[in-house]
Amino acid sequence: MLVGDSGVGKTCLLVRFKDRAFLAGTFISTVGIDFRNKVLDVEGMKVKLQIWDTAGQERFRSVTHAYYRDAHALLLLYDVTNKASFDNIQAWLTEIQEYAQHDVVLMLLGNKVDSAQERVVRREDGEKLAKEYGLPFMETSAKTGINVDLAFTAIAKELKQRCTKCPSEPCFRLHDYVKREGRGAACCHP
Ligand SMILES: Nc1nc2c(ncn2[C@@H]2O[C@H](COP(=O)(O)OP(=O)(O)OP(=O)(O)O)[C@@H](O)[C@H]2O)c(=O)[nH]1
Repeated sequence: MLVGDSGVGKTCLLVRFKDRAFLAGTFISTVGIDFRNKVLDVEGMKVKLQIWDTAGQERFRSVTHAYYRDAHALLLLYDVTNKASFDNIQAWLTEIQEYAQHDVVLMLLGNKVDSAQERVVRREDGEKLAKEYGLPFMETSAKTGINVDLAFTAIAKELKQRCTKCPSEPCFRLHDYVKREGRGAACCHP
């Protein structure tokens, strides 16, 4: 699940990863929540990521809260050209602590590094914050694609690793889901 302030580039990051394209120009804010699937080959295993793109706007917060609980991983974004989006990371972490699973895979991303002239958040500041909270950290650009595949692949690898330790989380949660929903979802462990 992609979270962070409105305008940090969550949708663009997902579009870059999924379609290798960049949505330049007009900014169309996400309404509520949306998702896209992408299958990755991780160390010989196919990992299907269902990636949820959330609206950063405050008025949709109650909608997105409902989705945290079932998220296996969260990519928390700020915009390196927007100091407020960086300052709000702490508030996002509080929200994550309140609504997400305690062991959710979490990564901090500073997006829009292509905009060097407009940068107001230094790389070191991002690194320091990530270190403070024990989070992996990367700087990305949905515009150029830098580190985008790397970030999603790192998440997929971590999820795969957890999964192969079945019946630990998140497979365990998947079993719960199958039980609850009665659908044809299967544990990824053979
Ligand atoms: N230069 C630059 N612009 C970007 C980048 N990523 C996104 N943008 C621009 O930032 C604006 C917002 O991008 P979105 O992806 O729609 O932002 P969002 O976080 O999904 O916003 P909400 O849906 O409101 O939560 C758009 O005008 C994008 O073109 C990037 O890596 N570099």
